[in-house]
Amino acid sequence: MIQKCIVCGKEYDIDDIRYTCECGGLLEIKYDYESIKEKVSKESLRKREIGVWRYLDYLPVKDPKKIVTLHEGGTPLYKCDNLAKELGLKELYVKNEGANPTGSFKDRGMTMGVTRANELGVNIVGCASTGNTSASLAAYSARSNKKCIVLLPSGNVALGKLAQAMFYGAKVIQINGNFDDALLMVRKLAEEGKLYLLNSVNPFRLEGQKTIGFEICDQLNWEVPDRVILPVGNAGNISAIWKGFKEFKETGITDKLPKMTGIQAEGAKPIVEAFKKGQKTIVPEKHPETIATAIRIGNPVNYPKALDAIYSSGGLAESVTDEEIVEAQKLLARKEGIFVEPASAASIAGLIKLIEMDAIDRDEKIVCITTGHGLKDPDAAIRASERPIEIECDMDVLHSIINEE
Ligand SMILES: Cc1ncc(COP(=O)(O)O)c(C=O)c1O
Ligand SMILES: N[C@@H](CCOP(=O)(O)O)C(=O)O
Repeated sequence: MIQKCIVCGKEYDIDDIRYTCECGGLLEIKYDYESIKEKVSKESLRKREIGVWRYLDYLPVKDPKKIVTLHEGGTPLYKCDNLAKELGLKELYVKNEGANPTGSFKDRGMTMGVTRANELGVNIVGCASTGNTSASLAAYSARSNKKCIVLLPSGNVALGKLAQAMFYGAKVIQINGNFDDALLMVRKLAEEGKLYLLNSVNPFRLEGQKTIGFEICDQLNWEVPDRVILPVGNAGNISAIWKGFKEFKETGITDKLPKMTGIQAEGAKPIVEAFKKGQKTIVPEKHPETIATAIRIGNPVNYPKALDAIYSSGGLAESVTDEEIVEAQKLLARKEGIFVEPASAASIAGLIKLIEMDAIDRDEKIVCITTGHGLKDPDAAIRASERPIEIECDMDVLHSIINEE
């Protein structure tokens, strides 16, 4: 196991605490895939309970006794026939990451990242966050007796997420700036050695998130979908999941790769713009804006990995408006009983837009990833709903109302 720069290839020991290479490139964790291949089979994987730690052989853990877990992963992969029919699709699934312990996919990253912090003997961890990262890190810090510092963009964090970070006991600092500003500040604290950084620039955290790719194949009985669609913010998740699919193929568990399709909000879409111009670098959006606060990010740190995932898989990147996000959020709830936060609904909104554009084939086996639970952002859900009917305690009035169409 080593950390390797994706730009210049320089290698670092896994105990070397650093987040980027000397050249500035992002790091990723590399394994001896031949030895994993010898150790692992479909049958041996199934002997462990489903979830992140089923895939221990693919994770950078030296001492399994140091694992910090709340039983993350093992989230449902729903076959969505109602929605598929509505959209004229052959086979559609939703991988609902809102079913994780703190309600988002971040728990997969944090179980791994905080385990790494444990192995390193680190006692103070921190992050910048649009909400979910902080909620998750706060929970795993509490579970492992660590001090947790989170920087949030003031006024732009959904209520449920803010409540979680505060309640799990993190030191919550709101800054008068956006997520990108907060990330710059917390990265400086990490450089000064004040805390161990657990945003997605940390390659160990992303190793936990790659298990979404493993689990999708596992739940499809080792089949690989034709396409995976997911929302993109800081762009760690799409990069991690792509790495997971590649590693399963490399070690002989699967035999193909899906097309990775990233969806951003119209007001925060630097990766979509780069993709549409065929470029490998982005122009950061200085003033990102969207109702989907989780992906209100203008300068995604993982963009090189994300663009590589999209280009090398033959995937796509598309943007959706806030109206399209809210409509998709309602549609998913009403057709399938799955309540997700606005950012998560971007994957469904993106799917709808790509179908309308004839950019994807209706016969494809498609998995949309919904990344966070709907209760994270109750304000957004209430704003998008009709007001409840209010009446006096009068049976006649009640009868007249329930008889209305
Ligand atoms: C609910 C939700 N969906 C999507 C994203 C975007 O994920 P990523 O930053 O890994 O692209 C985030 C946070 O970043 C999130 O909290
Ligand atoms: N949506 C994220 C933004 C931070 O992304 P990260 O993956 O780098 O931690 C959040 O929930 O804070």
